[in-house]
Amino acid sequence: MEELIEKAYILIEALPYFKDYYGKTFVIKYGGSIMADEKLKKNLIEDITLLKYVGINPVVVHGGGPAINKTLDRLNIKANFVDGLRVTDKETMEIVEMVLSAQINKEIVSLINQMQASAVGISGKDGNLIKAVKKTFEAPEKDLGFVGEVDKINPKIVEQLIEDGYIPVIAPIGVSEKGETLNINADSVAGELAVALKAEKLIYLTDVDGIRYDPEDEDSRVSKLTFAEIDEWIAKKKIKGGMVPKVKGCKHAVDSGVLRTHILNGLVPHPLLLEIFTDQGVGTMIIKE
Ligand SMILES: Nc1ncnc2c1ncn2[C@@H]1O[C@H](COP(=O)(O)OP(=O)(O)O)[C@@H](O)[C@H]1O
Ligand SMILES: CC(=O)N[C@@H](CCC(=O)OP(=O)(O)O)C(=O)O
Repeated sequence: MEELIEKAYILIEALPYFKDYYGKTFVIKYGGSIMADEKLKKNLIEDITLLKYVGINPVVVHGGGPAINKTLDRLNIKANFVDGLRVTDKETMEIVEMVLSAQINKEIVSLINQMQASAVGISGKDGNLIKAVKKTFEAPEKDLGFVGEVDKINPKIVEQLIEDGYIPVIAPIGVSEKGETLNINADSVAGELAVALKAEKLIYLTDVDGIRYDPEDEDSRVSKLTFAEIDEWIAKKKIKGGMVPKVKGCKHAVDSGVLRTHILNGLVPHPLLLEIFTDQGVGTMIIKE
């Protein structure tokens, strides 16, 4: 009996959060680095479905860098990166789009649908969701090809899906003015989308427990980080690689009215529930000051 009552207390602890977040939009970036483990994937899909059933509107933006690398490798095409962004020639772009839009996106959609929620998978091409511009570089050797950055988000399609009760699942692909398909870093898309949707929260799920003072030291996670600290840590290379677009996405979102932004470990079970519905919170929260 005691154990049962304990369960009731756990639910009651979550009550203020259920109330505060009812009807609010949360943008969740699902990183490619945490997609390998099937059990964790299932846990995460359960979390997202639970959010929907308690009245929150989750919007999923997914990555898939490792899966793209795997397919390129199978085709004997070398993956190249400059400053963490994939050099994307025409052939690579076709593979990126295939893996992100056809493979990963639809897998997430079908897992959510198996949980008796309804997900719809789209890319930035659908409903003109992501207008992008080709990234330009000062030096020709840094030309990344079909890599884009978000120029404008037209969130109508996503808002409509939310209104109709669906969980939107978004692949980070945009279209240029000229109609070119562009490969965009998924972290940047998540940040821009959170702003455009006026989301309550932006959450990055990745393969570390949050931001660390020393990326190699597991015990150096900080629970909060300010804008000034972010700038300093990037300059000193304490924040580097794939973490840079995440903290930049958080900064941009907070600056534009998103109330809370978090970086969480997607390699532990149920990180979303722990962060959203418990008093302790996990990971790192980005705050202005
Ligand atoms: N200060 C830092 N704290 C934690 N991780 C960091 C830091 N700086 C860089 N990183 C790196 O960022 C990685 C997460 O980014 P990334 O590999 O792009 O993952 P994802 O596929 O989830 O977007 C971590 O595995 C870690 O190696
Ligand atoms: C331009 C660029 O680098 N795009 C990324 C898009 C996928 C992504 O961002 O995936 P993760 O979140 O798993 O890293 C790529 O091609 O890998």
